[in-house]
Amino acid sequence: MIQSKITSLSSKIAWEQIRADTELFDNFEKNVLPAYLNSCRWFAGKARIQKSFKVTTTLEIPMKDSIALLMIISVSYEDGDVESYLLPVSFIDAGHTKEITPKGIITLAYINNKRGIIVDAIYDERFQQTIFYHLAHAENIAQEEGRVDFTRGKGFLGEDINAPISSKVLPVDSSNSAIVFGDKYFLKLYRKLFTETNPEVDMVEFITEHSTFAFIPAFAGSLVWKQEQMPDITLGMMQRMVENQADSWVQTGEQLNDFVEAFVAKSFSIKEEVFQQVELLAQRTAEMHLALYKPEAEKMFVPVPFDDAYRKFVHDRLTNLLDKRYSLLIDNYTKITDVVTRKLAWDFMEARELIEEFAAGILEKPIFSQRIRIHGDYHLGQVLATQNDYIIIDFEGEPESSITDRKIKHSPLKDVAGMIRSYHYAISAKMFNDPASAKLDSQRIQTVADRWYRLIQQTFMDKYLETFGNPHPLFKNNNEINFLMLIYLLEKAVYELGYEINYRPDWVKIPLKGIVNVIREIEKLKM
Ligand SMILES: Nc1ncnc2c1ncn2[C@@H]1O[C@H](COP(=O)(O)OP(=O)(O)O)[C@@H](O)[C@H]1O
Ligand SMILES: O=P(O)(O)O[C@H]1O[C@H](CO)[C@@H](O[C@H]2O[C@H](CO)[C@@H](O)[C@H](O)[C@H]2O)[C@H](O)[C@H]1O
Repeated sequence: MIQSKITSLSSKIAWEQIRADTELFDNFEKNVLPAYLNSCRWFAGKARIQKSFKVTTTLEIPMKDSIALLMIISVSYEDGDVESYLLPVSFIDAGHTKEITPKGIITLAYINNKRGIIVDAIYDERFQQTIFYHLAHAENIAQEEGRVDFTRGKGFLGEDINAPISSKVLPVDSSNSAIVFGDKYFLKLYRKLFTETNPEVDMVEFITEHSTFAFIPAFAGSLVWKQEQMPDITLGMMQRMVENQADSWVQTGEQLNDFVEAFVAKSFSIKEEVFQQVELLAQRTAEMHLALYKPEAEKMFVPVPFDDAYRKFVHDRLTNLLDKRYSLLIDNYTKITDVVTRKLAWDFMEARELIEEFAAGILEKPIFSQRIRIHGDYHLGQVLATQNDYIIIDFEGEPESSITDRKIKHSPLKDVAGMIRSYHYAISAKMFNDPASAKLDSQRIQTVADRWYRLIQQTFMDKYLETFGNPHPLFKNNNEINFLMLIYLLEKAVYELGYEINYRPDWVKIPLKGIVNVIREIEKLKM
């Protein structure tokens, strides 16, 4: 890993003209950026061999008495891959550095005889206010190349255009950064950038502007770097801020505490309220898909058939994923000490031929259901639980997929499978990791966990399909529904197996059990 050698920069040039100081930039790239980026939660390249960090673009954002620079940093890796990250920076002179959180400090600096710090500008209140002002006024800022375009969406209230508003960085560490304005607006600044419109903006804008579905935070604006003859680069998106208790993963976990307690006392009890909440989430999920199903929409959103290109895409993805996961599992097999997990791993390995034969079905089976744009990374953690309802967030798509792949249309059953897998995770994590159930017989725990999961799965599926009414062009018949659910459940669980081996080895059993559940279903189909 590249290490920082200095933590201070100096320049004889004023901050407003700092772009002219090539020596300072050189120093910044070599000696400051590597250490700083590696300290950031949102930088995804920490585990890779990094070759170089280059500031490829600096967009100027004038602020009160100063400027901020939106830097686009290109990170090159040993394997030849290159990624781009957004780092907004500003200079704060020594007298005003108190409010900046230590993790926002990039380096000390001595600029044009002024001592101070260069910071991640999201922590600089002047920057926060400037960005809000431009979003509120839907203004553009001309750049040497192109312009930064600020747009305002339906979710922006007219009364806020000139009103003063407080601003702060939301203290959640995730893949992007968020600034909240007056508890009314949530601005996500994307860190990893793509030379294409971020799918989240397409999705949130489409749902807000073309439907009455109210269970996503309404689109309130975006900031985009636009250049002639070049694809747009989305830098950020603003939505309405949602008051919420927790996400649904936390909510489900809390409900499961009661379930585990009852189980320990030798009773099987799921409260009626839990079924009602699962039904409500299923209904909101179906309504989200109905909002995305618009036969009259333009190309980006119009429903399309299961054509050969898509069938091949699904098949290639699944078989590539299987190849990678089988090798990963073999490499890590000896690290699995739990007997039950080992047995599940064996069941998966022995079923390779059966799985591949089943996966090939996607290439030739008659499928008349249609495909649409979907959420793409749907799980309990992507749903905020409000007082009595649910709000769906984070439409960026699956982090492992390319931006082009994230815009591919799928059967909405792929989202349904994501949520069903998530319920399986919730019960498994609770039953197998909870100290209360740890003392009990593991076979019994498995049986009870399976029963909970089947009941919840059935409740979700019934309510989801009922909301569409039968038949619907997205779901032609039960055969197609059952087949596609198995394909998507398999794909998701195989994907998760890699995620858990890499990040949470103690949880490997959960996706393995998910895979084996699908294998058992495939076996039944063959009987
Ligand atoms: N509109 C919103 N209102 C309130 N909180 C939100 C909103 N959108 C996201 N959040 C909070 O921010 C967290 C991160 O949001 P998410 O969209 O998942 O970002 P990331 O792309 O960084 O993963 C969520 O888990 C949630 O707690
Ligand atoms: O960070 P993301 O939300 O984009 O998704 C990644 O991390 C998730 C874990 O936080 C992981 O989700 C898996 O674990 C969840 C419980 O922690 C569970 O609800 C999901 O169903 C399960 O897939 C996700 O796979 C990964 O891409």
